[in-house]
Amino acid sequence: MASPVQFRSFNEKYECNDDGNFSFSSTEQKRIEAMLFENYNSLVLEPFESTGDADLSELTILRQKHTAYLLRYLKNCPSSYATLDASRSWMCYWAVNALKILDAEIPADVVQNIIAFLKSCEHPEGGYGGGPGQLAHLAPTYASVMCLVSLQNEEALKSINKETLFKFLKKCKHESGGFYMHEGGEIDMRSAYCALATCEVVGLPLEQISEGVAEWIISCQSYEGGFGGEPYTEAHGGYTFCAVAALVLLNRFRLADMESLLRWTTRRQMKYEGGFQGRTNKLVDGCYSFWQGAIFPLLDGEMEREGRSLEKGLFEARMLEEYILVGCQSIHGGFKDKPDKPVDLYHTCYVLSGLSIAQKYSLARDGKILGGDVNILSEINPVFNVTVTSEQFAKEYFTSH
Ligand SMILES: CC(C)=CCC/C(C)=C/CC/C(C)=C/COP(=O)(O)OP(=O)(O)O
Ligand SMILES: [Zn+2]
Repeated sequence: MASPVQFRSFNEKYECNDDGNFSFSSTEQKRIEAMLFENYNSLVLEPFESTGDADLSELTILRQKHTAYLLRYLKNCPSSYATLDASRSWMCYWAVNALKILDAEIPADVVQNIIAFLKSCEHPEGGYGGGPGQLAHLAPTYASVMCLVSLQNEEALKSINKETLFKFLKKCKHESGGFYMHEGGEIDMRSAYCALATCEVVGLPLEQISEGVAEWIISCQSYEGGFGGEPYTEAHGGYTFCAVAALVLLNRFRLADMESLLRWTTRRQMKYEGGFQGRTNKLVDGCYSFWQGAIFPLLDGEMEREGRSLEKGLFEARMLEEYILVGCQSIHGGFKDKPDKPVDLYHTCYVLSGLSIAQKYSLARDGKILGGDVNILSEINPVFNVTVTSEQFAKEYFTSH
């Protein structure tokens, strides 16, 4: 089992690992490994496992800082985010989901503002755009609906026009089995996942938009075992999450080549950093803590449902906790891709989502999580990436509305 102590001896490995290969990626890889090593050294840590209750105070999740950062951005986003004008509904989802995972209170006026803002993004003919008056598109539709679900608030759920939403989802269906991102737009794995997850979370009839989609998804499983965005493209964690979650929603997971999927996914966790890369020979990035990390509970859930035996959680959960708390947390609030990157809402959401998954597996394995019980995050449902309590609240609401 990995511990910070193992990392202390990393310098040796780092030194002897110099094979004279100076490609851009390998230089970057070494630079990041060195940064992480420095971060470890700057923490005065007692061995976590040998003492049981070592002083890991520096690995505490800085909840107040993160909450303040997220609420600040929800209220007043800096001008540097202007390029994300078509992703404003995403920004709401990232911030709200992160706050819910942190179990932070969202002030009533902020909740009201989000509901009103997302209503203004809802297209009169169904679905949501990234901002008011923008084209309806499956990505912001998924983000808006998941944000409203995350809020765990009846008014938020009531604001969703299910009738026009369903019309929009049906309009995006393509004869190949996949979905257009928007009318006449691109067809890729994100749209399949966004359409199915949105449909299911609000209790609309999934079977009416499901024809041929499982087969289309399977046609995107690459020779490596992960899934690409379209048939014959490179396996990538983001698309593989979308594919696996969509197959789970369709109850067609058994169509996938499980062995190569498992081999590909487990090998995306990097041994030095402990975090995941998105694809072969690329750098570790905190957001893949969710995109790759969520594949494990999805696989485990399917294996359990089918009564097939497979060791649960075939990844190093504690190593992932370490990468996140040592490498991705900013002391000023927010999480990042890797130590020398700035924080952003996207990474804050997906790093926390991945950490919540890692904690669940660590707790199951030895009853402990890094930083101690004060660090416990809300559990998420990996199919939708909203908290379990939010998803259950929505499920109950939509059975009668
Ligand atoms: C629900 C939804 C919309 C999901 C999106 C899933 C997702 C994150 C897809 C990733 C797409 C992709 C090829 C990124 C590569 O970026 P890069 O080349 O900058 O990163 P890399 O070097 O880590 O591969
Ligand atoms: Zn990232």
